[in-house]
Amino acid sequence: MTTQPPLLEATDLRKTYPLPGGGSHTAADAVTFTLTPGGALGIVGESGSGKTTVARMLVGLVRPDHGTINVDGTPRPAKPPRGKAPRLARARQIQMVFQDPYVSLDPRLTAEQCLRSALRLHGREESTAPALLDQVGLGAREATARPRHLSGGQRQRLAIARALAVDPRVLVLDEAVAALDVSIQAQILRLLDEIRRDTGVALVFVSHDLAVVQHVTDEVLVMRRGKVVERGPTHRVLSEPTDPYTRLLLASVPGRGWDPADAVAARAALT
Ligand SMILES: Nc1ncnc2c1ncn2[C@@H]1O[C@H](COP(=O)(O)OP(=O)(O)OP(=O)(O)O)[C@@H](O)[C@H]1O
Repeated sequence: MTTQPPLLEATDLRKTYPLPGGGSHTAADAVTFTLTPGGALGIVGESGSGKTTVARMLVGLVRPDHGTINVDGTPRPAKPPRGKAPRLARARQIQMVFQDPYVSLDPRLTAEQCLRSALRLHGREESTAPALLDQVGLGAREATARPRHLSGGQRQRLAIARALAVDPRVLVLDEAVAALDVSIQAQILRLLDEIRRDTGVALVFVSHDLAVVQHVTDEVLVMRRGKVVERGPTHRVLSEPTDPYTRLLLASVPGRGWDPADAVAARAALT
């Protein structure tokens, strides 16, 4: 059996932020993982566990204090390279979709103009914009709408289409469905699954929501206080967690027979 070489390899990532009153806070420490081409990795943990910091290090919005990120075996430079062509080439490796696409979409551009501009910037055929809109389930009406006239789910579809316009190897989604109604979440999760199947793009899916991660990822990392406390195939980690913190996260998911007191007790038992 041959194993696929990793597409993305993050090794020993660490990020420490200075605190306003002096001192520092280590948001991520010794974070290591790999992602195969077309794979889907979940990064889960509660608020403040360091997930966003890891996602931002991957795309280059935060510079790691330590560690390396390789794409296709080549180190990704910590600083954005000089010159337009290398910068665009770096952007094409990894694209990010944020929780609130409203802030990252240009309010002046219609959905189609937004995609055309991304395609043009990356030297791709602008006439593929309608096909991209179609791929994310946006039609002719949405094509001519500006972000403020789109629903939250439609905006998130547009943000995904804009990221795909670049033809990235990896799509990093940071709480990408957290702000959406549950039924819209399901639509976006299904869309991501289809896109992954159709384009072969690999996903890093950052979420506090285990139920969401369960639907879109093959592997999962559980983070607590900046460190990875458990990792493995998603179905295994969610059905047979070995770390007490993972058990706590699972006990905290409301569902049939859920008792908030159990979640509170599980937290109290955790040091
Ligand atoms: N720019 C920053 N300066 C100082 N501290 C920061 C900064 N960004 C994040 N932190 C701190 O680092 C820790 C991890 O934050 P991070 O946003 O990575 O966690 P998270 O798991 O993504 O949480 P959330 O889901 O709430 O976004 C938190 O304690 C946070 O307060």
